[in-house]
Amino acid sequence: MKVLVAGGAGYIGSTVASACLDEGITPVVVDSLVTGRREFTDGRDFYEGDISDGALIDRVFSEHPDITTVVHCAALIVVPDSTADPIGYYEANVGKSLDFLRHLRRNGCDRLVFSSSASIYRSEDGSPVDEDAPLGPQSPYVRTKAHCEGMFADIAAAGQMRVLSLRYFNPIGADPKMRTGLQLKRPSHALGKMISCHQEGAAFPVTGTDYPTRDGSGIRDYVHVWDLAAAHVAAIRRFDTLLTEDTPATVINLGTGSGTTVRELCAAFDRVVDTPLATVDADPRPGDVAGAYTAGDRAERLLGWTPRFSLEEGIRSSLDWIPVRDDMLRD
Ligand SMILES: O=c1ccn([C@@H]2O[C@H](COP(=O)(O)OP(=O)(O)O[C@H]3O[C@H](CO)[C@H](O)[C@H](O)[C@H]3O)[C@@H](O)[C@H]2O)c(=O)[nH]1
Repeated sequence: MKVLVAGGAGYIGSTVASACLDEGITPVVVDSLVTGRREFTDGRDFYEGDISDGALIDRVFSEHPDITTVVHCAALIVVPDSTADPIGYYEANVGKSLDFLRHLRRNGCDRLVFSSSASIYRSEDGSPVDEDAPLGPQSPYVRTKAHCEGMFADIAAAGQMRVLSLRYFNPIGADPKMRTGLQLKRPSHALGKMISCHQEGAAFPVTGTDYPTRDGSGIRDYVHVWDLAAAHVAAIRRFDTLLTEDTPATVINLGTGSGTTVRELCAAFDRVVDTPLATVDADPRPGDVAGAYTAGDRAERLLGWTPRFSLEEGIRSSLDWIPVRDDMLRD
């Protein structure tokens, strides 16, 4: 079986491609390399270019007519950048996704697995959320994900595509074989900041200490990226059972079901490293929310998927990835 992984040189897409390879599914990668890394495509079928480039997508399908399914992870994902450049974000994430769907349809492909984000939930009070929880995207970036989900559902309802949107909670860790991982050198997300603060001997700022959570810090659902990748493999394998004429579009949360506050994440980090991480209380980030974690059993029911890795294993994996990343990616 062959799948097209759009954005397959990025963090999630490259890990999904690795998991596919390990499961006997051949990934064909399309990536513009705007944020993705060529190194993550080594030894894989790779086409450099844009998902909106019709001639490129036509070429991919003519050279790989046996592609059955598309995993669409191609997107810009930086929240503050999306606030500074909403036009660029809507163009890249929504406009180009629409073009991409047109190209897929022209090439007879109607199976789409879409990378969505659990940050589209309202998540104001730190409660668990299932797939029916109210949405309330807080930034242009997250709104692009919500718009894509809506757009794809409309197209699916017209019988022109079948779409499974996977709403990721907060991915951590790397491919256990260390082929790929987070490409950013200075990530701004919580675990990334913890690792850089720990390396530099600086205090980690706990941004927001007055949220309605058990200890006042923000709550999230940290899920190992290798578990996420396994969920994609299950989605690819079960696609035709899940997405039918009667149910042409659906959404599934991908999280562990365990909420972890920032202070709990710090404590887990300390269990993994030798010297404890210093922390300092800080103001909340602009537009930040208390957060959420997944509820319900839809992923298990529909995909037969449950996450296997613990929080500590995810932290350990992220730490192990740093020297590999520095060696593999020189900038
Ligand atoms: O230096 C930091 C960084 C973060 N946090 C806190 O850690 C929690 C998690 O923050 P992250 O930035 O790691 O995660 P978010 O869920 O806020 O957002 C990230 O994960 C989302 C996935 O759901 C989207 O991908 C989004 O683009 C990305 O920024 C929040 O309470 C935040 O306030 C700190 O205390 N200190």
